[in-house]
Amino acid sequence: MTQTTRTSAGTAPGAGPRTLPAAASLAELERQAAARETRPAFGHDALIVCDQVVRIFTADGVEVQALQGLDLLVAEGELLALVGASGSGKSTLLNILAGLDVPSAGQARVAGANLLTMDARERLRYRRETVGFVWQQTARNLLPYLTALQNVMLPMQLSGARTRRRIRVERAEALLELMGLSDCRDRRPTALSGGQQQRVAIAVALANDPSVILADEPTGELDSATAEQIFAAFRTANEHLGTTIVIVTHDQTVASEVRRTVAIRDGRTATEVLRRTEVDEHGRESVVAREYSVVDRSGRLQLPTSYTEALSIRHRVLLELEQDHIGVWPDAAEEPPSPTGT
Ligand SMILES: Nc1ncnc2c1ncn2[C@@H]1O[C@H](COP(=O)(O)OP(=O)(O)OP(=O)(O)O)[C@@H](O)[C@H]1O
Repeated sequence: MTQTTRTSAGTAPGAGPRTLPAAASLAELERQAAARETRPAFGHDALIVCDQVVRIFTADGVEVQALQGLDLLVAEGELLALVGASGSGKSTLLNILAGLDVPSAGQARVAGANLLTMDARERLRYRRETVGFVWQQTARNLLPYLTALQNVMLPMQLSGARTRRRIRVERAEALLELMGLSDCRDRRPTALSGGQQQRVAIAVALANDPSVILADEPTGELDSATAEQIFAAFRTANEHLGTTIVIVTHDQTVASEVRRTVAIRDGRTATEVLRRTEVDEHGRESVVAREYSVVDRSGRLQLPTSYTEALSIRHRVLLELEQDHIGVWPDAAEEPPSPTGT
């Protein structure tokens, strides 16, 4: 028989003062404290860790909470898209991960670098060596008076690693070849199409072999066929070099281009779409996409607006714990709002 416990959201079933068994209490408390101390930190094995990140802006005396306790873990080698409506906080998060901005509270780490406590020198090094960028505006990615090859070599020259010129040329050529642009090596950006310019920009971002590439609307100025080529170029970089890639985009169709798409809503991660290859009983492979709601570390869950609207859920829901799932019901006792507001 199924064990069912009905409770309103936020209230533990049978909540009230709990007493510990007297004899075991001290030993049990010590055991729990020891277990907490040895428990690995949140996201200890992730490459990108955002732990309850808050970013508050103040403009004309008004506070805007652009990020409201955002949690995000990205494993090494992932290719991930961040989507969300305008104003949801995507660019704010990307600027923090890029080392261009600092959170107001929370924790943010990328490849071991603590983004809150880095000093100016560490920040410069982080931006030169740990992360690579691809921006929407091609003019921001490439210097117009340098050829494609020279653009890709520039970050290596600036890194201060004193690599020999021949090695730099070879690496830049290899990256242009990986992007399918060998025949463009001696052309300046004005002699390249928008899509070719963005692929050179990906090669530039890869020049110093960063741990992560951050891309902000990299297909925003391109038509959909060219945008597909750019996503394919990111996939190539991800698969051949193992570089972790985070792409911020408005484009909801990106979900069909990457394995994991994280949606941000009101400054928090809200849902994720995961694409997996599944094999049926006849051995046939198919790619299946499933949407999940994110549960944060405090157990908070954002219900999709379309669901809450469909069931007129406003303030409260009833939760029902079953053996393998939780049921969520609208509170039938909740009065609909009076049209006069009285
Ligand atoms: N420098 C700033 N000063 C004040 N408010 C800011 C600043 N930067 C962002 N905001 C506010 O923070 C919120 C999140 O902005 P953000 O640019 O991160 O959203 P976004 O999801 O990237 O939007 P878009 O897709 O339109 O670029 C918005 O309400 C925005 O107005």
